Amino acid sequence: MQANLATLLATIPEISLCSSADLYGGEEPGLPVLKIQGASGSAAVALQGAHLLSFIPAGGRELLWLSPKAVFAADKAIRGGIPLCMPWFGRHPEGLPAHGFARSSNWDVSEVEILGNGDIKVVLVLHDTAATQALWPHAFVFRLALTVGRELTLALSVENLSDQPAPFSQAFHSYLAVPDVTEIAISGLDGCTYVNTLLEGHPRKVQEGDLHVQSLTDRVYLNVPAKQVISHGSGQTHIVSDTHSAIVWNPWEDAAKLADVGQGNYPGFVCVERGDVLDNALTIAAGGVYRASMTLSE
Ligand SMILES: O=P(O)(O)OC[C@H]1O[C@H](O)[C@H](O)[C@@H](O)[C@@H]1O
Repeated sequence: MQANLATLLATIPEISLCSSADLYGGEEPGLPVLKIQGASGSAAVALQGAHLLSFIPAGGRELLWLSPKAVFAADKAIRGGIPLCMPWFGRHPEGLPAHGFARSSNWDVSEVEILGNGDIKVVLVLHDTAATQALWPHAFVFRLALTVGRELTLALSVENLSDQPAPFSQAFHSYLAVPDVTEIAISGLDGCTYVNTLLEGHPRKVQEGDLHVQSLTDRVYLNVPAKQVISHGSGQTHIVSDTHSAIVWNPWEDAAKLADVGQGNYPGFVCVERGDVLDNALTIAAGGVYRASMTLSE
C-alpha cells in the first residue's frame, strides 16, 4: 500500500481505512477499503480498482448492490458496486482480460478533502507500469475523483501521456440495488438504438418506451440522453452522465454460472452502466485527455 496514506487520512476523521474482511467478511486480510462517513452521505471504496462498494445518502437507502458472494482477492474484480471498466469495455479481440485492467489494479489515494458544503472528496490515481504497458502500450494517468454527499459523483480523467493515439472505451459499471428486477422500469432510453449482444450478429433495434427487464438482458444503448431513472418498489435511482452509451445487464438464471453472483441473487440488482463503448468508443490523441462523469442519487 502507498507509504503516505496514513498521513493523508489523519487529516480527515470522516475517512477511515478498513479491511474488506471487517466490513463484508471473507478471508483475512482482505482488501483495503476507505470508509467515508459524511454528514450528507456515506460510502465505501476499495483501493483495488478505485471500486465503489457502497453509497448511502444520509437518511436514505443503499443505492449499490454488492454481491453477498463477492470475493475480495488481489487482482480479481469485485462483484457489485461500481467497477471501472477501462481502457476497454467488454471482451478484448486478442483475448486480454475482459473490461480492461483498471478494476483489478491497485490505485493510490492522491487527495482527500472536506468541501465547503460538507461533502467529502477523495481522488484516486493509477499510473502505467510495465504490466499495464504490456496490455495497453501507453503511458497514462487515470484519475477518479469521488464526491460523497446527498449525491455520489464520479469524475474520471484519462490522460494519454504517450506519443501515440490510444484506442479507448470505458464504463462506470454500476450494480444498482433494486427490490425485484422484474418489477422495475428504466426510463431515459426511449427512441435510442440498442445492440443486443446476446443474439447472433448483435442485431440493432430501437427502444420503445421504458425498459422492463424480464429475462437475461445484455444490451448496449448508443447516444443516450444524459439521464436515466430506475423506478422500483423502494423509490427511484437517478443516473446522470455526460457519456454517450448505457449498458443494461442482468444475468438472470445464468447467475448460477457466476459463482460470485450466486444462484437466486439476480433479482436484487440491475446494471445500468454509463460509458463510451462500441460506436461511442474513441481514440485519445497523443497527449490528450478523456473526461467523463456520472452522478447517482435517489
Ligand atoms: O463478469 P464480468 O467480466 O464482470 O462482466 C459482467 C458483464 O458486464 C457487462 O454488463 C457486459 O455487458 C456483460 O456482457 C458482462 O457479462
